[in-house]
Amino acid sequence: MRDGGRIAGAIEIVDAVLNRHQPVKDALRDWGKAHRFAGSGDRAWMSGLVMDALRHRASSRVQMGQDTPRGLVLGALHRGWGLSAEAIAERLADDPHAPSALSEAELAALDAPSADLPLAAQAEIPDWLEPSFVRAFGGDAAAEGLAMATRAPVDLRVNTLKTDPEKAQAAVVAKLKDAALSELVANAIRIPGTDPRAKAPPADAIPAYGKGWVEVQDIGSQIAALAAGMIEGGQILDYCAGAGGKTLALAALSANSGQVHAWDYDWRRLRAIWPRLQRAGVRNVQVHDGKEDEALTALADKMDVVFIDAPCTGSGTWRRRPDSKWRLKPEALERRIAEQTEVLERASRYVRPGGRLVYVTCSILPEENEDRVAAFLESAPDFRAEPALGAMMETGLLTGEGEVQVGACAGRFDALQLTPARTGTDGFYICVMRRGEGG
Ligand SMILES: C[S@@+](CC[C@H](N)C(=O)[O-])C[C@H]1O[C@@H](n2cnc3c(N)ncnc32)[C@H](O)[C@@H]1O
Repeated sequence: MRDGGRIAGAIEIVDAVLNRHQPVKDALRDWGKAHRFAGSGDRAWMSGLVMDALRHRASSRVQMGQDTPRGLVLGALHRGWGLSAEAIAERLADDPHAPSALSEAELAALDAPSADLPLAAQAEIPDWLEPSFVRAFGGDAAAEGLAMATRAPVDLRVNTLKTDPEKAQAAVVAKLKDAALSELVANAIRIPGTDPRAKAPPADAIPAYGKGWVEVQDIGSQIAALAAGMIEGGQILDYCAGAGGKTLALAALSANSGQVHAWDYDWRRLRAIWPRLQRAGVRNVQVHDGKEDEALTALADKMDVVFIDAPCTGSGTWRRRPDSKWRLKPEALERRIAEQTEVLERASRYVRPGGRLVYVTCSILPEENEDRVAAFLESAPDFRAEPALGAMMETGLLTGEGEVQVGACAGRFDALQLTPARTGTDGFYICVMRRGEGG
């Protein structure tokens, strides 16, 4: 395919996402099925363009003066991929499968000097979230939002139950040559974000993945798991275990000793956990897939650490799922807040006196983070916040640079707010609380 036809395809896919509310993955797959002549290189190119059109929607609609799939794709080619109006016009003229030629108005919009954008457009976020962003980041709101509109790298966690970082890195590099050990965490590997036009590195297809030496996990998520602290031999409850990403990291942290209890209120979400536990060689996880009262009663007041990977808006993962940025509505945020309030209250019952409660979201919105912690601490006077960085340092897995960068993310309650701009990771909020000995 030539670029004109690919641009036409990208416009159709953005239309399916925004106007027919299809998830990006499904829209890309359906388009591929209906256009079998498109090769994998074509599909990767279009996928990159679709994702960038969604990432840069807010600024493109100001620049292009339209919020149409066509306007967003043209905006992404210009603002994201650096093509001039002439270069875009050439690609459209060059291919009978291309969309119609640029209109006078589009040419003028593309040629206009970069508009003086309102803050929400500079930050590439929906208007209604601007106050939350300003609350979270003050004068850095635009830069933080913009960093969330970039392409994310692929990160791997070395599974120390099966191998060590050097051996794993050598095995990964043999297949993915750019892979390098993380500067922040001792057992993390990063495969840098590649050209948006290229295919994402197939990390889950390499032999090291098949052997359970590595897991695909954002480094922010890996850092969040470290907040459980030194847990070897301990009793841990992963209260929102879902597909088990954190469970696996906690099992590795505990070196297969003690016990990690994995539970999720929606047992269907635990489906993926079984093969993952097996592949990773985990032996100390007990999955509880019953109703809470039946499954967890015996654990009340007994856990050394209760880990809450709370249901949230996922605003910290917009680099990977830019469509969710536009699907998020105030009502959904309200629902997540209600769930978070409930989860904190319920999960805290399992912490033993003197034990730890770790509250994590993959969100950057203060409403889901420090506001929830503030409300919880007010309702539960036997808990107090303690520095999340301190708990992480117990594991010995943060590097010197990791300690500096992660430590710089500390805020109210000594909790940490990681972001793409600050730590080059997804956005994660991590708060550690301790239950009083007499509590
Ligand atoms: C962020 S996901 C967990 C991801 C998982 N820990 C991982 O690393 O793969 C949040 C989970 O919380 C669960 N959840 C939502 N509301 C809940 C509630 N009221 N009580 C317990 N779990 C809940 C959801 O089913 C979902 O699996």
